Amino acid sequence: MDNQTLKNHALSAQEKAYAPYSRFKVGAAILGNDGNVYSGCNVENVAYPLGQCAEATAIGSMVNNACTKIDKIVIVSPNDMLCFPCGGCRQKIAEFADKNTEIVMFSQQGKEKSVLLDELLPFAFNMD
Ligand SMILES: O=c1ccn([C@H]2C[C@H](O)[C@@H](CO)O2)c(=O)[nH]1
Ligand SMILES: [Zn+2]
Repeated sequence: MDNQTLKNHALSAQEKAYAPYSRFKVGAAILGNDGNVYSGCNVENVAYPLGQCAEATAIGSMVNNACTKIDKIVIVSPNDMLCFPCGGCRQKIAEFADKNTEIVMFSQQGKEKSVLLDELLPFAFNMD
């Protein structure tokens, strides 16, 4: 599946973002290894640390549909900057991906950058 198609799924999710505190709406879309797309938005909370990133929402949707492998993940920012996954999300992505899994960021103005998980999270923690 091409990046543009995944971006469109991420944009649809972004519209649903619940971000009244930061006003920073993010959308994510995962291509699962079952061929399906799982999207998610950030979900904030008045108790700020309880907010959930868009990537985490998309991962939850994927796992809730019995898919546990990310083939690719796309993240759309709300502005002209690329939105790189936070540290916690890098570890959450690593749980369901491998070193060569592609992570693609888009800005609203169409800026695009693709990196590998190993570039975002080298020396990732794991127990094997
Ligand atoms: O990759 C990211 C970075 C930030 N956020 C959210 C968390 C918070 O709701 C808002 C501002 O940090 O953006 C995401 O969803 N994904
Ligand atoms: Zn995050």
